Amino acid sequence: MTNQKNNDLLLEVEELSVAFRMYDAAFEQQELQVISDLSIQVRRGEILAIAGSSGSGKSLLAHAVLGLLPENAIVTGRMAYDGELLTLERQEQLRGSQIALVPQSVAYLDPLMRVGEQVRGPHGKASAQRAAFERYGLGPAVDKLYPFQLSGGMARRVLVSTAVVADAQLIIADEPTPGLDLGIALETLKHFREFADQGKGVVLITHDIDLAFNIADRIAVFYAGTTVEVANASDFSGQGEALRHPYTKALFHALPQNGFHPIEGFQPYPKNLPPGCLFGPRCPHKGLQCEEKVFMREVRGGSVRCNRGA
Ligand SMILES: Nc1ncnc2c1ncn2[C@@H]1O[C@H](COP(=O)(O)OP(=O)(O)OP(=O)(O)O)[C@@H](O)[C@H]1O
Ligand code: NI
Repeated sequence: MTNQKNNDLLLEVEELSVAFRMYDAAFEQQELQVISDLSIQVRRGEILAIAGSSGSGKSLLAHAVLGLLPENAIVTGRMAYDGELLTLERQEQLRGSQIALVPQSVAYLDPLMRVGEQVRGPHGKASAQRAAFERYGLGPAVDKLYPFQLSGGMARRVLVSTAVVADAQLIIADEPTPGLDLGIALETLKHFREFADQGKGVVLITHDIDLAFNIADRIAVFYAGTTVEVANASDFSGQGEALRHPYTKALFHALPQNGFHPIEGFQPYPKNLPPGCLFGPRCPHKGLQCEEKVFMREVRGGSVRCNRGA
């Protein structure tokens, strides 16, 4: 991270690690490493997708940026928003105004507040709220409902509206489309695209790599709590020859349109991380040097955490 303000960069996350302080059955304190040396950047005007399987740390990254991690989290590394260090105090100021979260779970809505009021926010943006609800097919009657009265798809549309109404510079959308019908899902993604085209930033978290490379500008691929590759969306084409990491290539080849070749093995659990390369145990190219820590490096306009020539 430089001291000079780079106006293009909206969000910088550098070498972020997160561990949870836990107690095991014998009341021994343990540290569970859930994010390791993770770095991403979000530029103005782009959608950065974060793709990775369940448990790869996608939601935790969102919560870390917003300062929403639980008390037992030990966080190291650096994060900056618009060139300024993200301290807890700064996160509190930015949350819901400059940075908006579309949470993965509806549990983030206040159960005791009518949804119209919640989406209007503390500054009572009534016309913006109505416009957003209309855009997402939520009639006027929805304003007066409580969260428990919403169906899954409606609740998700309410969550997306919250981020839109906040008029934030950065939207972090955590799996915003599951449960939406196709029309509304496409409308939501179109809205994110417009948002980015206005010079704002969007982080689109998804386990769906197909969705990621169809809508985003760049894709950060997460594995076991870290980035293994940051690629341009256009790298996901042909036989995947432009991709840099064996895991990203494997994800690409596992898509139905690319032959449905499955990946052998499992992502390691935070309790049982292998030394060195976290993908090592599943990697067909694993060598001795992969037992040591592997750093991200720049390769052909993207970056990769792999020792091979890539
Ligand atoms: N409060 C917590 N205490 C302990 N472990 C946690 C906690 N929250 C998350 N984890 C663990 O951290 C890892 C990453 O979780 P995270 O929710 O970020 O995954 P994700 O990539 O968002 O997955 P999904 O696609 O299922 O939403 C998982 O192994 C999860 O079990
Ligand atoms: Ni998640």
